[in-house]
Amino acid sequence: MSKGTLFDKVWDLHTVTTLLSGQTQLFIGLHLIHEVTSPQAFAMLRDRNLTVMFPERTVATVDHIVPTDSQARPFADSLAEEMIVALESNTKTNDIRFFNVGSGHQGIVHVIAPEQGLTQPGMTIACGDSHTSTHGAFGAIAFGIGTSQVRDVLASQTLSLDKLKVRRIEVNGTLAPGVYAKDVILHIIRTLGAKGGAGYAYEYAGSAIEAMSMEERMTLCNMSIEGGARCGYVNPDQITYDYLKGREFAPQGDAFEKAVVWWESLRSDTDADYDDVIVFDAQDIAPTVTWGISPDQAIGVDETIPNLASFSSEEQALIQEAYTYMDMGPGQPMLGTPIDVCFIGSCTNGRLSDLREAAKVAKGRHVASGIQAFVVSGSEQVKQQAEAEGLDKIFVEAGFEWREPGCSMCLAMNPDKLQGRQISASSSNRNFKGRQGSASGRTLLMSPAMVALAAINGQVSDVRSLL
Ligand SMILES: CC(C)[C@H](C(=O)O)[C@@H](O)C(=O)O
Ligand code: SF4
Repeated sequence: MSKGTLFDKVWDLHTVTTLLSGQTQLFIGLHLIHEVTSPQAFAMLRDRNLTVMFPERTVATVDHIVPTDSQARPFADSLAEEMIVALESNTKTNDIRFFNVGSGHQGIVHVIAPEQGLTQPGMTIACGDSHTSTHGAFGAIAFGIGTSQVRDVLASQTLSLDKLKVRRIEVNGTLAPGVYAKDVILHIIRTLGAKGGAGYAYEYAGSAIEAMSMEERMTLCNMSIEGGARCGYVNPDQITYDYLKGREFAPQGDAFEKAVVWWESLRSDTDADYDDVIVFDAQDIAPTVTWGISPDQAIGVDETIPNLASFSSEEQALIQEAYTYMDMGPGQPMLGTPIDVCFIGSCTNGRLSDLREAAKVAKGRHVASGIQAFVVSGSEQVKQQAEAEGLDKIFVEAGFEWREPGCSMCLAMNPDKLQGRQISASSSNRNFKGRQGSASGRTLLMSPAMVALAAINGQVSDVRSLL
């Protein structure tokens, strides 16, 4: 195996050819699809009389539009019902595995593929969804793609892509108590900017990353796209292999041991060349919250909203827009900001470890009056496991609503929506204007433990106050 980064190795191993345009035709090992970006792609295939080239390499689930209260069919929202019916029909016609609601395997696409062992080191993975970068946590090269590219992958199992540069982002040292992977990625994005990763794959490394569980690494890689990087990854290691072992679609028995040898060979070499290297100290990272309308508009929870003058002249218009939209201004502390709604869930932070951390905060306390607080598991499996541990009881006793799995209020393509100018404390990944279902709604991103504490106190609070 040649010297280089994992990105270079996986890219080269999946290169079919270099196209006349200079782009690479890249073979895609695993194609994940969901109800939002696949219907038109299937229609385009039908128009051209094409079939799906490798149905066994495509896996479908339904996540964005599923209601989280009653999931009885037909769904109350006729558009949602139409979308699930289309996916049921397209997957059946094309012989594609579909994890439907109630199958025990349904959930947010970026939660279910890893938990079932579909996501593996050294793979190329594509999905018509920007947060496909999540799967990089396993040392896979995973891209979000658009609908016409979903069509291309269905028809040819390949994509035409420009090769990315690789930036190594090291986080060294130990995270302080109360500081989570979510804070690490918000801190990275705050520092490098929401567009800072354009043209790059991010390789996350350093002792703080190596110490992270797979679920923490997924949170980190999930938001690479919010930092402008097309994908992000962590080199696979023993933590990766221990997570994968025994999962349904992971190699079994001897094949697993052989796979580990192979996966090890794909790790970035110690003398690999990077296009850029940036080093962070874990001790500099505090519980971080966003105050604005872009994920890089984030500060330590005990800081105050920055002044216009601290931004470059190109950035100032967006900062001004953020002050106005959020109705928050420079010098204002985030601590104590009143909130209306709390959302714990999403492909960033809707996994078991996230619910456990939030439940630790919720246990024996109660949601402040007037606050609506949702806990939405990332998948049916997460929900089942959480219930087996009694987390649902802790949340319900504390006044949280325990909902069915799905994307829910992360994007509000289902009935879970903010109303009017409501402000939410949310464990999701985007604080864009109108993101959570109300055109004028406001979103503060933070870790699940911080969301839970915000629900209890009715205002933005510092989780370190509980330590
Ligand atoms: C609906 C889908 C295309 C979209 C995405 O690509 O990310 C969604 O998942 C999101 O988070 O905004
Ligand atoms: S949970 Fe949110 S970010 Fe993730 S796929 Fe669903 S809508 Fe997109």
